[in-house]
Amino acid sequence: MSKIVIATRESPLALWQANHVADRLSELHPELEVELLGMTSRGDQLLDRPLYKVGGKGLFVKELETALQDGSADIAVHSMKDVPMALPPGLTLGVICEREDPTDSLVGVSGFDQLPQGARVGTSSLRRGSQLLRHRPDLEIGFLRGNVNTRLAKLDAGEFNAIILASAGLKRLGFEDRIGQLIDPDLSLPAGGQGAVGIEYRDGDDRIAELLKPLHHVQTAACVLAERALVRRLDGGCDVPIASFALPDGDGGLWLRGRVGSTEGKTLLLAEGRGRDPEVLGYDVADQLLQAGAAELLAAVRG
Ligand SMILES: NCc1[nH]cc(CCC(=O)O)c1CC(=O)O
Repeated sequence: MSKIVIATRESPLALWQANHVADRLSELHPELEVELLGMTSRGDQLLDRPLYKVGGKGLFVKELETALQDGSADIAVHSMKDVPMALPPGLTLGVICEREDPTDSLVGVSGFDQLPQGARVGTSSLRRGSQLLRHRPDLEIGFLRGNVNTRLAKLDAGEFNAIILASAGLKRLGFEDRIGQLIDPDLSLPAGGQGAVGIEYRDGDDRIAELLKPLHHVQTAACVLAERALVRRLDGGCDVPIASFALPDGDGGLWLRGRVGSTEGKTLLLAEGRGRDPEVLGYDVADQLLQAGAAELLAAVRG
C-alpha cells in the first residue's frame, strides 16, 4: 500500500488546510495511507515582534521544506501568502488549490463608519495598515500577531475596537459569523496568494505529482503566479506593504492590480494591467510601480 506524509504547521488554520488536503487525497485514492506530520515553525514561535522585524520571509515554511528535503515528508501544505518568492533548489510548488475568498475582513464592527475617530484597529500587516490609514488617517493601528484564534481572543479581551484578518482563515475555521464586513479590495487590496493553498514537494517526484494532480486549480494558479511575479520583482514578501491581486478578466486573460504603500499611509502607489501571460503581466505591473518610486518607498520601510 502506498503512503503519503504531509508536513504542516500546527496552528488551527494550518491543520485545517492540511486535513482538507488529506481528506481530498483519501477520497481520490481510497487505498492511499495519508499521514500528517505536525511541526512548529519559527514564525509561530517569534510572536512578540512584527514579522518584518524578524525576517518575515520564509519563517513559516522553512522547517516544512527541510522535512521535504530530508525525506521525512512527501508534501508540505502552505498558505500561499506565507511562501517566499524563491524556493530552495529541488523543491516545486506544483499544485495550487482553488482559492477561498481572497479579501480581508473587518472584525468587531460592521463597517469602518462604525469606528469612532481615533479608534484602535489591530493588524501587524504593513500592507493592511498602510491602506487602512489612507482611508482613515485618524485610526490608530495596534500591534497584533498570533494565529487567528489568538487574534480574535485579543479583540474579545478589549485590546482593540476592531481587527483585520484574512476572510479565508475566518471562513475555514468556522468564524464566518465574526466577519463584520468583507473589505472591498479597492480599500484593502489583498496580499499576493491570499486565500490560496499551495502544495510543495520534491521536484521530479512523479508519484506525488500524479496523486496531487486533481487538486490543482488552473485559474487560481494563473492568478497566484501573476501576483507572485509582481512581488518577486519588487523583492518583497508579506513583511512589506505590497498588495498584489489578480482576477480573471472575463476574456481569457488576467487583470492584475498592485500597490505599494508607506507605513503611515501618506503615499500609496497604484498600478494595474491586463494580459494573458501571468509572469509577464506580474513583471509589467511591478515595473510600473518601480517607475513610480516603489523601490525607494520599500527601502524607507525596510530602514
Ligand atoms: N500570515 C498569516 C496568515 N497566512 C494566511 C492567512 C489567512 C489565510 C489565507 O490567506 O490563505 C493568515 C492569517 C491572516 O492574514 O489573517
